[in-house]
Amino acid sequence: MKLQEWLEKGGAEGLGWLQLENFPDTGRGVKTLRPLKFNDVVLTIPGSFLWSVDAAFDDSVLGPTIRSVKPSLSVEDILAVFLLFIKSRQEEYEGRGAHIKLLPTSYTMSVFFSDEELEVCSGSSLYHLTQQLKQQIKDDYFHLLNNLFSKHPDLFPLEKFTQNDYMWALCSIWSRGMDFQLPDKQFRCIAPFADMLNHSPDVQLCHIYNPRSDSLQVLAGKDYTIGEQVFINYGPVPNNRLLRLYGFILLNNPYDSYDLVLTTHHGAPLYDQKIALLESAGLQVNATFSLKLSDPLPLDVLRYLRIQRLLSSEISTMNVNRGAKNIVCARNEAEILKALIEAFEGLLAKFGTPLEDLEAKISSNIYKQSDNVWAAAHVSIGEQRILRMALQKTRELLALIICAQCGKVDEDNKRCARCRRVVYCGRDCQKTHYKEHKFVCN
Ligand SMILES: C[S@@+](CC[C@H](N)C(=O)[O-])C[C@H]1O[C@@H](n2cnc3c(N)ncnc32)[C@H](O)[C@@H]1O
Repeated sequence: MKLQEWLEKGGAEGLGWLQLENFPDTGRGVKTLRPLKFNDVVLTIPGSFLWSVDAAFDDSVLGPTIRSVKPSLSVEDILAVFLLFIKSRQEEYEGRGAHIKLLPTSYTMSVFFSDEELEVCSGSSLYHLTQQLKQQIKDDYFHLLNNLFSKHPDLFPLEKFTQNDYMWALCSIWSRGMDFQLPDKQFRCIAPFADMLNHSPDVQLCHIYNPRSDSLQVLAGKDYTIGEQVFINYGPVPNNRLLRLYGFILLNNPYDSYDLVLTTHHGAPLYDQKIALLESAGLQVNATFSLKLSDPLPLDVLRYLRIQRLLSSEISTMNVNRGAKNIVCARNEAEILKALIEAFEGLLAKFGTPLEDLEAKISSNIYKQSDNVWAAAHVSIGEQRILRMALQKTRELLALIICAQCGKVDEDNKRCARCRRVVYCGRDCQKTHYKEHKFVCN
């Protein structure tokens, strides 16, 4: 049975106007055979077709076994086992089997990169997270092997449940899974045929799950003409995440970002008071901040550090300083900006291949388009650009706090009246510095 036939028989709508096709830039995707207006319903897939935890539990053969595993399996592992289980018995599950037959047989996520390919982006979050992920996959597979597969060889013949099979299933879930926040739970599923839709950041978010009708719907995220590829928007996914979880990158990805992790050590002075202040400012003690091209130095990073670096005499001022949205004092501000500069310089120094080298290799086609190294290079370029912008912005802010000539930090430092981009502690410093400053002062 063909996938479309199975879905239509069970009440799926919209398939008659949609067709699978190979597109040069994105690979296989879905084209429309009719014009679509923004927000038209393109596709409806009834809930009974979805790959979900409930569907796995409802399977009369698989369900009782995976439900009885203690401690319970993660959502990802249940879905992975479900996919592999149906893959191992395709003849018995005609419909789901037809879907499995259409899934890619191999993937290009960064966990499949060789060490040499990955080395191109060393220093990036992708490099670090990919190494972690490889280890995590190994650990999770052995956990499944010991707690499930080896205990039920009749259900899980080991030759069809290898670590490579498990990786294939995980990559299918990462790249095809859809996540929805329902009133009572987080819901993750793979929707047959809707999972053939490729990603474009240029269309509106347009896939929804309706718990009342228990169906997944895809709406048109923009107007389409006949024959055009229909896209959905996977969300604001930066290239480092795209390559890790979907196996591709977007050129000039508008969602590119760098995740800056800030944390405060238990032994830090005034720890309890600072934690309370962070919480009342809506910030977590172990916080991840997304540095973006559009906002390379978010105010929340400064707010976090302002609170972290407070002296005991300054703590009370925090109650009037709207959760550290404003400068606490020149000392505090200079300290946090200097710390940030050091951190950004340190992060940039960790990149094995500097931005300019990567750009040169891409423009001279040393890295061939769409190769793994080419994709890894783009991720590294994206992250280095953002970090450099963050560094530049931090230096600009520091220049408004410390005297450009002598480095004195003082509340009374005055800005250069002409460019207003540097400050001086007095006339003498301003005069001395003018020899250098005149070239940049506008
Ligand atoms: C949900 S599936 C979409 C269907 C998939 N192309 C297929 O043939 O099965 C997601 C995968 O499609 C590919 N993909 C999606 N959007 C893409 C894009 N804009 N450019 C390149 N590949 C894309 C990636 O391989 C991604 O992991």
